[in-house]
Amino acid sequence: MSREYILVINPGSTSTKVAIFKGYNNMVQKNLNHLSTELERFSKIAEQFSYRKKMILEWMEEEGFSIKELKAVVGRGGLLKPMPSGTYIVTDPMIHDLKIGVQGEHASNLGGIIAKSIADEANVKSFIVDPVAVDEFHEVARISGLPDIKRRSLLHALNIKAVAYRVAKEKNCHVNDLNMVIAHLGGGISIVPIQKGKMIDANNANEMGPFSPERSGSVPVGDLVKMCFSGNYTLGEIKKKITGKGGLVAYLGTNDAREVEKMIDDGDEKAKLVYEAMGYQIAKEIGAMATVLKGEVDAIVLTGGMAYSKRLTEFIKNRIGFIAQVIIHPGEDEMTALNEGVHRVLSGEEKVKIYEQEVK
Ligand SMILES: Nc1ncnc2c1ncn2[C@@H]1O[C@H](COP(=O)(O)OP(=O)(O)OP(=O)(O)O)[C@@H](O)[C@H]1O
Ligand SMILES: CCCC(=O)O
Repeated sequence: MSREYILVINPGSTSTKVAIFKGYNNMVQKNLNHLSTELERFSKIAEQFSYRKKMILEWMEEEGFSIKELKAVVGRGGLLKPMPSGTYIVTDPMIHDLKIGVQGEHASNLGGIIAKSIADEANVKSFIVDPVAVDEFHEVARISGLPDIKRRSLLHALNIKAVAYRVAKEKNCHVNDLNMVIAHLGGGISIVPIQKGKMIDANNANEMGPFSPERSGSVPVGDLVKMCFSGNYTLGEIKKKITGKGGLVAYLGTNDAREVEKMIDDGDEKAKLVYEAMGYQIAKEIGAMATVLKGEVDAIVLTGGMAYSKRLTEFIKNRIGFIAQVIIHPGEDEMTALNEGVHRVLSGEEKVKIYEQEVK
């Protein structure tokens, strides 16, 4: 049996996306959905390992693929220690940090754990590519204003890096030859200045920057502190207000930008104001990140699900078009990005990284 397939595993909070690639061709892909009642049984993300792995193996069998045909397995990497961008081979120290959630709990922590387990059975290598913990910050970007609180690099690194590579290809140059601001406009929003291939700052989609479909972004800090000490909320409830139930959800009761646009079309003035406020905050953050690059910006790229919206992208373009060319790369294709990351190291285009050698 020849080994020609790459299994790609991308665990999210409510589903595990799986795909099998042959070369650059996506042969088959599926969202394995997890009912909240199923996931409630587990108190920690790492405990979902056997449950999700079993579903993946059953799916492979249904699709007629054997693990003996795998050439490699790649998973989305999680909240590891701050690390340089790249494709990493999954090692035991990495598995340890994914299991304990060294920077926190995130469904993507399971990506490397499941990838290694299946790869070990198949006797092949496993990888992760550009996890959310990729950290290429300039030192100056780490300073927050309070010595005991650091600005941290947590961002949609996988899609942003993949888009940066694609734009460079389209422009017929190397990613290291370009300065860009890339705005990932998804359920969360990451706005990132890229200087010669490095993501040197970011808003941290969970804590700062523009509000998004379901996250609050930066809010007036004094009022937030008062809310925390009001006695009306638990820590969990406050966290949920910031990520999950903030942004469009808090104002309009939906995290679906398409629904909001429908509300606007039906004449809802509040929906219009809130949606424009989101566009306004996105544009303002892009402007701020352009200053990080001292205005030397070759392109501004809008990506993620909301980049499909002509209304939103036009609104943003009107405010930032004076800075640089605006390119739209709607949606995200993390499965392709994971597969491409493996190909870059298998072909020798890029050197594979080893986690324990790269992190402090
Ligand atoms: N055609 C469209 N027009 C407007 N908004 C859209 C369109 N398609 C998707 N969206 C919006 O994009 C958002 C989701 O984006 P995306 O799928 O990139 O997010 P996600 O993968 O759930 O989260 P994240 O990007 O934070 O990982 C939703 O608000 C969705 O309504
Ligand atoms: C922390 C940003 C990445 C994500 O929301 O998945």
